[in-house]
Amino acid sequence: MTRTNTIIFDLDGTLIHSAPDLQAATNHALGLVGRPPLDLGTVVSFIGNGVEKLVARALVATGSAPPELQQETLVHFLAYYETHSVDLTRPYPGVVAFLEGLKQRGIIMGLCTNKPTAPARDICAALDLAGYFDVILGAEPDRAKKPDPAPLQACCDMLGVEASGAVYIGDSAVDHLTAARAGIKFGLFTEGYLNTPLPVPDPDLKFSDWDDPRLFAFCTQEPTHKPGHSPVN
Ligand SMILES: O=C(O)COP(=O)(O)O
Ligand SMILES: [Mg+2]
Repeated sequence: MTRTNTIIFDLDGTLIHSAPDLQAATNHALGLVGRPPLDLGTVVSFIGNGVEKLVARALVATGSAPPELQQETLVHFLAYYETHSVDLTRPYPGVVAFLEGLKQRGIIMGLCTNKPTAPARDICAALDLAGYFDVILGAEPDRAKKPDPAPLQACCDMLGVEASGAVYIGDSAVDHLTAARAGIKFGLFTEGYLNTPLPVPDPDLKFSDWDDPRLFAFCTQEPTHKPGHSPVN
């Protein structure tokens, strides 16, 4: 069996519940351009394709979204988010222990997110997650975003691994499609921000709990049963 030794993670809605701070930044920016605030569920439904799309969708939901207004609102959003990205944002329960378990097995880990690089790095540092990742790859103006496979491929290149030997863990149809296009196995965290139907075929694994032993087995290629015991089915 080929041993998988590289796991790449999505950030928003996968490792961290970041929507409340994204909502606050969105509503701050909307307020500055004379628009009403949006509730959390609506903002969650706009997450997944990067902050530009989040802002554009927020403007469409509250009126029109001409390009100059999108740019102005994005500037307001990013200025606020720069200093308010971890007011409410926290890792999901079990995430830190899970990352620690993989680290102790010497598994290489990377992060590939559509969030811009600067806040992605700031959040990982503030929440003590940065040390787990050899590469933190965020959105950059000159690089296509997920679901284009380019960022995930770039992450594999930076980690020095073949896509076929890696696993991507994410929360969205965008992530699933990205992994499929990059030829990377995919595990879906079902408690994040899954806003659109999943493409077929199904993810290699779906999980709702970071303590799920199937997830650890999926990432380590270790059996879920204890040595000396037969696995049930
Ligand atoms: O910025 C977004 O829209 C989503 O970010 P993610 O790729 O970490 O889920
Ligand atoms: Mg996500």
